Amino acid sequence: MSSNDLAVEVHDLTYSFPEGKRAAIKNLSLNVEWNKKILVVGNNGAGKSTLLKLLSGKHLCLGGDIKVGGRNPFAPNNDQESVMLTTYLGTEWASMAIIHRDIGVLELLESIGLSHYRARGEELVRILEVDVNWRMFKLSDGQKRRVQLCMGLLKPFRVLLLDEVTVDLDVVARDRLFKFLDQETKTRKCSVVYATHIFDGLAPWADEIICLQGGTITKQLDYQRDIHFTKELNGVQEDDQHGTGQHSVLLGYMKSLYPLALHWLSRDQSQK
Ligand SMILES: Nc1ncnc2c1ncn2[C@@H]1O[C@H](COP(=O)(O)OP(=O)(O)OP(=O)(O)O)[C@@H](O)[C@H]1O
Repeated sequence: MSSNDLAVEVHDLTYSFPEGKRAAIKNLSLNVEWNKKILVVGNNGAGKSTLLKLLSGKHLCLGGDIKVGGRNPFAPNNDQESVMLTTYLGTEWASMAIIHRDIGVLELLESIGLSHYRARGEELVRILEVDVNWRMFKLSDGQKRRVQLCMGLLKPFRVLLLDEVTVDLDVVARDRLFKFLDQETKTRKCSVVYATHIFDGLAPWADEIICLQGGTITKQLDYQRDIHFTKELNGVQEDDQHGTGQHSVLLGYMKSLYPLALHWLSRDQSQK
C-alpha cells in the first residue's frame, strides 16, 4: 500500500524527551487506513499522548518515519486547504484560556470561521446541544467542553487525534460525539485515533484497538475479526491462533450501567 493510501504510516519510531531518561516511544510501527476509528489503550505513562503529539507534528521526530495522509506532519503546511491534515484535541487544548472569558459562543465560533463552515458548525451545535447565546464564563465544565469541541471540530480534519477530552461530557453528549465521528469516518476520507481510559460505549465504535506499553505497541486487534463476546466466560481469554501471532480475544459479557444512564439522560433531555 502506498503512503497516500494510508491515513497514518509510522515506521520504526523512537522518541525521547530532551529531559527524559528513557525513550517515551520505542521502535513503534503503525499503519492506520482511511475511514477507521482506532482506540489507543495503555497505562499512565505508556506513551499515548506522546504518540498522538508526534502524529500531530507537535514534537519533531528524529528517529523513524511518520507520515499522515502521505505527508510529514511536522513540515510546515502553507496550503490554504479547507481540510486540516490533523486536528489534535488534547490536554493543552482543553485548558485554553479563552473558554473562561466573558465572551459569547456565537462570537467565539465566528472568530474561528463559522461563516466558512456554516452547515458543519450548525450540525455540531445541534448534536452537542450548544446554545450560541451562552456566555462562556457562566458555563459548567461540561458545557465549556461541548463549546470547545464545536470549535475544535469546526474545520474538517483528515486525521483526528483525540487525547481523552470526553471526561467532562455527560453520557448523552459523549454518545452523540461518537456517533458524529462514526458518521464522519463513514462519509468522507478521514480517520480518528482516540486515546482513552474510559471504555463505556466504545466497544462497537472502534474498528481497531491498540495496546501501548512502555512506548511500544504490544497488541493490535481488529474489533470485528478478533474480538468476540460470550456469556460462558468471566473475564477475558486471549488466544494466539495456532501460533501465528494473530491474536483473538474472547470477552465475557459484563454488567454495565452505561445503557441505563444513556437511556435516562436521553429521556431527560428530550423532555426539556
Ligand atoms: N515533557 C516531558 N519530559 C520528559 N518526559 C516526559 C514528558 N512528557 C511525558 N514524558 C514521559 O514520557 C512517557 C510517556 O508519557 P505520555 O504522556 O505519552 O503517557 P500517556 O500514555 O499519555 O499517559 P497518561 O495515561 O497518564 O496520560 C512517560 O514516561 C512520561 O514520564
